[in-house]
Amino acid sequence: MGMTLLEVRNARLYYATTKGVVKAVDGISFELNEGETLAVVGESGSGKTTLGKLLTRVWERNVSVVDGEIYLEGKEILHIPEEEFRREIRWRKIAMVPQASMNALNPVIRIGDQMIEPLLLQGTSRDEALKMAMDALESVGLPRDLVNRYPHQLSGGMKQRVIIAMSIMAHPKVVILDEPTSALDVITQANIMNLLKKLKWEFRLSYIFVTHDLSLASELADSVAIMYAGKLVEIGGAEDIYGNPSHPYTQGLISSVPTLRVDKNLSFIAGEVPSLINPPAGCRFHPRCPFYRDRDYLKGLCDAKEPPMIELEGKASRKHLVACWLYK
Ligand SMILES: Nc1ncnc2c1ncn2[C@@H]1O[C@H](COP(=O)(O)OP(=O)(O)OP(=O)(O)O)[C@@H](O)[C@H]1O
Repeated sequence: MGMTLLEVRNARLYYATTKGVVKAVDGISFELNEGETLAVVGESGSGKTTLGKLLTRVWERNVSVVDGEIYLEGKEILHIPEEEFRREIRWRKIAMVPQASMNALNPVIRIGDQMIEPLLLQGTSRDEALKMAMDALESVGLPRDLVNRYPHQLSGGMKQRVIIAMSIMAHPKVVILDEPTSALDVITQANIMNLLKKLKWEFRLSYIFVTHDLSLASELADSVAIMYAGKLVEIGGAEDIYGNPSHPYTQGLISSVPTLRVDKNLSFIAGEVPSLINPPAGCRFHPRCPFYRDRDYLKGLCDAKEPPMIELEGKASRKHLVACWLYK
């Protein structure tokens, strides 16, 4: 695996709401290596999309706290001026396929015009930008003259290819894919996954693949990061996370994955993701944790002190880290 491309240190993003401050990403650290696909997995509301927003610096007006450091090839990019980020980083180094973005294409504006807009904003000429758009369409298996068509003429799968083409057209290093196949039928979903694999090799991309679906993640991921209630609870090489899931939340997620081959009862994790306005003290998962419930020595610990990241022995080249008092 390649060198460290992206390093996220203690990143936070909070939203101000009338009910209080939502700590959607609350002190997350991880690294992404060159050529790696890191899947970020968690239930709805765990902060996965917010993490993508932090990395691309695209966020709503009600964001109240942005903190931590993000290094891209050794250069800090979370705190550089917006103008510099727009000119040099967004699309050119880090691009994103936002959740449900294919539905955000304007049906009455030509595909080409929508694709080139971010490039024009960065100062690329119209001719150059159109060429980049057509090259990208070709790379995702669409005809070059699609630039002249309108989104309402395309199927869902084709629209998603257009969005993916947009993300790679300026040859970024990192692409953040937020649920890139949700809302597509299973066949189209499989085609898109194959396309993502092909593009990864062709353009030597690194992916951050955001999904709630552990089995989908397994198709693409070299490494997996598990998010729970704004925190990272476990991260490691895919073989360690799937072969030796260590955080009780990860274990619950894995045993909730339905399988066609084994006839077993689905084991669900009781309860739901807590409010991120007043999250539980200590480990945020403790109110749902079967070990906390059953083992007396964990009382007064998991509900009081935040667990540190503990390194486990793993098989993969990436460190296997878990934030859980069971391992201390
Ligand atoms: N602009 C906003 N203002 C206030 N709260 C927000 C805002 N955007 C997201 N949130 C809240 O932040 C938390 C994390 O949301 P986020 O969308 O990052 O989670 P997620 O894991 O991506 O979930 P999903 O898979 O449903 O998109 C949720 O509680 C959500 O309601």
